[in-house]
Amino acid sequence: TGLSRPQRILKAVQKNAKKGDPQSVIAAIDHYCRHKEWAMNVGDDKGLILDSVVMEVNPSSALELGTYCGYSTVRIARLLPAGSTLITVEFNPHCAVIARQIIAYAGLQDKVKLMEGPSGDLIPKIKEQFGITSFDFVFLDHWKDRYVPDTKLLEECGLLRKGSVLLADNVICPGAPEYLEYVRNNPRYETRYFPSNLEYTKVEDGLEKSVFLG
Ligand SMILES: O=C(NCCCCCn1ccc2cnccc21)c1cc(-c2ccc(F)cc2)cc(O)c1O
Ligand SMILES: [Mg+2]
Repeated sequence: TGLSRPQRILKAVQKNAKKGDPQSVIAAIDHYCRHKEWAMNVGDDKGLILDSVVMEVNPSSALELGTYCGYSTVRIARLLPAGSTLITVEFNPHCAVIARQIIAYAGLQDKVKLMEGPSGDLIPKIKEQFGITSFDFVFLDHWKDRYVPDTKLLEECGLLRKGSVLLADNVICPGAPEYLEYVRNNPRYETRYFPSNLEYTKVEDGLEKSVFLG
């Protein structure tokens, strides 16, 4: 029965953005999702906070849990220094198909590796598969009840080092209360909340930035 929402987002990118121009891809998605139909991209308001944290960390190795259509993948990858890698994990094969096309349209395919499957299964395979020792930066934007188990899994797999920065989307809406509890009451994390709003709305949301202390 017609195109899916991710397919409509891809069409908007192909129609309104310039190939190889990540900023125009971001703008095309934001315009479509603000004026035509809402979608669960991190969006332009929280996106500015994401950008500033990525620029501050300047990661050589980055992980994103929850690709969706690749909007935040493009936001992060466009800021990465040459030679660095962003691994992004997507559970839904249809979203992965769309995200690969949007990432390629932005010209960022050489910086991004998209893994399909559940984070709990894939995280333990990252070291051997990509030869990554640890992540400088992790963006959590997948199932909100997976933020805590996957953070623990990253610790257990030795994928976090002293100074690794975790940035979690949606800690207010839809909410990740167990995650806030975990990082705010854990001596191994230095954590701070960045207030903002739910993408393309006036509803309160925000990002929690947590530095792993080792
Ligand atoms: O649910 C959200 N995201 C997660 C989508 C599904 C992830 C599935 N998935 C991907 C990788 C992966 C790896 N392992 C396991 C599962 C995995 C989300 C929702 C809202 C939202 C929705 C309605 C509303 F009224 C208000 C807010 C806003 C956001 O910004 C969001 O991010
Ligand atoms: Mg989100």
